Amino acid sequence: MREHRIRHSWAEARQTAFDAAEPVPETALPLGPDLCGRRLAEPVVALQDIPHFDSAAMDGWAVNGSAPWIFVSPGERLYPGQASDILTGGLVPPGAKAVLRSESGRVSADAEGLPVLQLSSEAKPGEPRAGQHIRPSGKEAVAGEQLLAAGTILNPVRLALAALSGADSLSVAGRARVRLLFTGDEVVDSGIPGPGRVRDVFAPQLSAAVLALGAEVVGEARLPDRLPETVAALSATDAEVFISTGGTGRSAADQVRRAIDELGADLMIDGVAMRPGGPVFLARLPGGRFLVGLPGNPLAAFMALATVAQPLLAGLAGLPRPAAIEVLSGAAHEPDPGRSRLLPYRDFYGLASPVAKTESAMLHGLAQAEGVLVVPPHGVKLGEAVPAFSFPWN
Ligand SMILES: Nc1nc2c(c(=O)[nH]1)N[C@H]1C(S)=C(S)[C@@H](COP(=O)(O)OP(=O)(O)OC[C@H]3O[C@@H](n4cnc5c(N)ncnc54)[C@H](O)[C@@H]3O)O[C@H]1N2
Ligand code: MOO
Repeated sequence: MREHRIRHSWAEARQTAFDAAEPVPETALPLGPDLCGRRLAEPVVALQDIPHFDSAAMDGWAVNGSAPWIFVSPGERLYPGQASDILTGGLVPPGAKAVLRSESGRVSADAEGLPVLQLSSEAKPGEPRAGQHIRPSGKEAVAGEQLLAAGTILNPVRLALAALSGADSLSVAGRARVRLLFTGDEVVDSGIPGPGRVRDVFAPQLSAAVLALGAEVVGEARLPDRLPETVAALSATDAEVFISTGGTGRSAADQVRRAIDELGADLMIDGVAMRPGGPVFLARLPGGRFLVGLPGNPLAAFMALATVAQPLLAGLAGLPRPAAIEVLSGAAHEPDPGRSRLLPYRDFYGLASPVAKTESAMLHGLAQAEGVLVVPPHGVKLGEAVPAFSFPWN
């Protein structure tokens, strides 16, 4: 392993992680609910007129001319004085001038006992008007017309429209495939842990967080604190990114850094000058795959996720670099030379006020927060503008 040991600043780390990523190529996927949230790489156009045939908007009769009408078989050409049965959505036969809805007509028998259609007492004056209750073909779109532009984020309505277009698959922007690796022999995944054990806070949510950050999880595994298993897990080739939790330190139990050495990976970010989350790293593994090492402390892990994983995943998805916002500080913060402090805050009357319970191993504060202040090493005065970020779920 090359020993860079350059601790990036918070802003440099975000830029470095973003710049490291080449967008994953676009891909054509079958039309289905899995595409919800994906970004169109190519426009969706109508493959034929929508609707593609003249259809009835009401149950009743297709008619030509004015009452009374005699009946012909459904689908046959209609001449003046003729009608045929039709249902909502049904194909309007040639020669039909209007659809008379069932409430406006009444079928009786003529002198020879043959059925004849008359206007009922419910018919409005002038009914049926020419074209009434006929949905003409091409009314919504003509063949070749763009229905959804490239770049549109797919949602249930847009997926429905894509189906209406006649498409069976859609071309969507690529996104990173991610494997999650959870370390820590002390971690239990259910129930109330005993002393020395901790309840896992990552497996219940990290794949949802990754999805919200524009990537998809293709596998997750719990790793024992042992080198061979860690190296083997990092050898999978079906993901662009691994995200590990815990084991970023250099203790005897921490195997992730040793695995990076063993695999000959390039450590691109080896710690960030921030607290919490400082031990986060970004490595490039052989074959161009990435490993983001999140610290095991829960709040530290979320801060590391926002600082390194979010820009990396955005870059791989071809999205812009996640923007930092500016908020006005609701408190003064003393200098802390050499590192930024990431402080979860809530807005109180236009001022960003740090919340309580935001130590590295805590989560309560972050769960109440609207965003996170990035207090620079030289500190902040009350009311001063300060960079901040929020998560997509805030
Ligand atoms: N001698 C030093 N010790 C530590 C340093 C240091 O610089 N020198 N840095 C501290 C900082 S800062 C952080 S952050 C943590 C980073 O720890 P690791 O990434 O090595 O993670 P672990 O040691 O495995 O665990 C730390 C902590 O997190 C808990 N944890 C781990 N996984 C989970 C999980 N899935 N769910 C809930 N909690 C988890 C674990 O039990 C530990 O309590 O290191 C400091 N130490
Ligand atoms: O990054 Mo550590 O978060 O300070 O405990």
